Amino acid sequence: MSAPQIVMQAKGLVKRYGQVTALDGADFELRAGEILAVIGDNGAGKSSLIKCLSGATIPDEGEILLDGKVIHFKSPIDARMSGIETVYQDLAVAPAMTISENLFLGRELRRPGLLGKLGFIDKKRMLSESITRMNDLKVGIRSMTQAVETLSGGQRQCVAVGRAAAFAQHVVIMDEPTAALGVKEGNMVLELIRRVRDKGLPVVLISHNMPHVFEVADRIHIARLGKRAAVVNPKKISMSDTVAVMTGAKSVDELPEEALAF
Ligand SMILES: Nc1ncnc2c1ncn2[C@@H]1O[C@H](COP(=O)(O)OP(=O)(O)OP(=O)(O)O)[C@@H](O)[C@H]1O
Repeated sequence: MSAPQIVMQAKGLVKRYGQVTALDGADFELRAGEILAVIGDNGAGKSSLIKCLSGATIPDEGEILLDGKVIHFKSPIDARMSGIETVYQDLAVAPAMTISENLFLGRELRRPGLLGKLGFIDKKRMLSESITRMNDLKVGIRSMTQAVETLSGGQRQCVAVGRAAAFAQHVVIMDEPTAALGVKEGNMVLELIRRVRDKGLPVVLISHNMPHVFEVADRIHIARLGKRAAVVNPKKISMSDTVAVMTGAKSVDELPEEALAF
C-alpha cells in the first residue's frame, strides 16, 4: 500500500497559559480524503490544538506543516488564506442576514469600482453563487434570501458548515458541529460532513458525541493530558475501549495492534 498523503501535520506542539500547560508536545496528522475525529476529556487540549491549527493561537513550541511546508499562522486570517476554514462551536452566523449574505460574510463579492475604488456589493452574483455552492453540497434549503433566524438549528449549522466547505481549499475544521442538535438535525449535519469529505476536503471533527464520531470518522485522534495518546481505527476498536484510552482507564499498549491507526 502506498503511503497516505499528509495534508496537515503538527509536531511537538506546546502551549502554556501561565501555570497551565494546555499542550505538552502534541502531534497531529491529517490525511487527504479523511474525516479525522479529535476526541478527549475536558481539558485534554482539543481546543488548544485546534486553535493552533486554525491560527487563533500561536504555539509556544513545535511546528505546523501544510503540504509538507512549515507554516507560521499569526491569525485566523493567515489560516484562511492558506485554505483552512474553521466552523466554531458558537456558530458565527449573523441571524438577521440572509443565507446568501452569511455565506459571503467578510468576503463579499463586489462589482468593479470606478477609478480603482471599491465597487458596490454584488448581491445578485452572491445569490447565484450561493445557490450553486449550496446545491453542490446538496444543502436542501429552499431560498438563499431567507434570513438565517428563520432556519432550524440544524439548517443553521449546515449554513456554517457549507460556508466553510464552499471556501476551503485545503482543510475544514469543525468544533462540535452537532452539539445541541436533535437526532434528525444531527444526522443532517453528519451527512453534510461526509459530503464535504467526498468533495475532496479533509475534515477535522472535534466532538464529544461518540456515536457521531464512530458514525463518520475514518480515524480517531485521542487527546489526553495535552498530548496525542493514540490514533485509532473506528472499524477495529470498540467505543468502550476508545473511551477507556481517552480517560486513562486503559493504556494504548493494551490495545490490539489492528486498533491503532497512527
Ligand atoms: N485561555 C486560557 N487561559 C488559561 N487556561 C486555559 C486557556 N485555554 C485553555 N486553558 C487550559 O488549558 C487546558 C486545556 O484546555 P482546552 O480548552 O484546550 O481543552 P479541551 O480538551 O478543549 O477541553 P473542553 O473539552 O473542556 O473544551 C485546560 O486546563 C484549560 O483550563
